[in-house]
Amino acid sequence: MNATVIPVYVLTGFLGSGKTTLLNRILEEAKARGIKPAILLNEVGDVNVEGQLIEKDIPMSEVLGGCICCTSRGDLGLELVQLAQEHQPDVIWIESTGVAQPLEIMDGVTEASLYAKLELKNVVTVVDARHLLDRLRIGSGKTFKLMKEQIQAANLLVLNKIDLVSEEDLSEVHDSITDWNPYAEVVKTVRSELDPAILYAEHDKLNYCEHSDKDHVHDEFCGHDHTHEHEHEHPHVHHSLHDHVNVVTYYFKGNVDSNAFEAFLKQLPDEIYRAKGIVAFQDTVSLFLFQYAYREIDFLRITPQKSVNHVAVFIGEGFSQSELISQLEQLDVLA
Ligand SMILES: Nc1nc2c(ncn2[C@@H]2O[C@H](COP(=O)(O)OP(=O)(O)OP(=O)(O)O)[C@@H](O)[C@H]2O)c(=O)[nH]1
Repeated sequence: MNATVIPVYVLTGFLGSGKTTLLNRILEEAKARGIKPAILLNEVGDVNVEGQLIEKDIPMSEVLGGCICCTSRGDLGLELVQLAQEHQPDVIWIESTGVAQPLEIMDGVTEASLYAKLELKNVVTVVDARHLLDRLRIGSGKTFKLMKEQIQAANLLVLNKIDLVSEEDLSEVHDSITDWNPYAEVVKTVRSELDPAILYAEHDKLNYCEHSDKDHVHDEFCGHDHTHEHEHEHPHVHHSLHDHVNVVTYYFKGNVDSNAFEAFLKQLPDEIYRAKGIVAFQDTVSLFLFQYAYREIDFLRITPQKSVNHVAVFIGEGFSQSELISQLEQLDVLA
């Protein structure tokens, strides 16, 4: 049995804040240093869009179809123990869904450390500066509360997307996050670019309280409710509700027109704040990874090493799922 304790790092932050962008940098840097990482990815939808593009030689485990923090906490522990025992990595990174409550994930890690030699090191929360600024201006709501919780749970804060805010606004956001969490170090980034040493450095204590699933005592850092409902209605579309969040996963049957697809993304209602997927266009042979995060759209040409699903995931609150699906069906043309 491997006697070395495997350090575990948690990557959290609201939907679209830049976690995967950071994870890709972490993996590149680990490769350059000859370190063997393993990763555990969690998605609210029943498909892991970016997970399909991770290099084959990196041990990876997925917890899908829910948030590891509530539906599958047991799965998280099990997956962690398996990753540790089967691959004996030098380090494990967990990327949680953007709607995860990090304290529950931290619980899952500590639970797993009873069965494998694991140690939770840092909780890194990536913050979308512009999105948080907008939420600060509104000053309430469940998304705002969740963002605050994720910030409070971290001992390292990556204040990302600073290219999208003015200096004055950045300092407002910075003041708020340091006010909510005075213990965490803050790094300001564009596209999550930072010195990786900071990720592995020892930071201040984790704002962590041990609690049982149902009747834990809430304290300053632990003020979240656990009302989760789940729906399963449509045969090929998965809906789940994490607190206030709706997810629609749509599997394309054919190809779409690229211009029409871009126009479709541009007119998405404000209630949809995150979408991503892999799509085949009628007018090109390449596949594209598309990203829609807080009104910004990105397309990236991809050449996957293995066969991937052509799929789109939409995450938001209070939008019409049937309308969205019917728009997608109209775009989705059989070859
Ligand atoms: N302008 C700008 N865009 C960024 C920055 N960082 C990331 N992005 C873009 O934001 C989008 C979302 O980034 P991801 O890294 O996928 O975000 P995420 O937190 O993993 O998203 P979820 O997995 O849905 O929670 C992508 O299109 C990125 O290219 C940044 O600093 N500035």
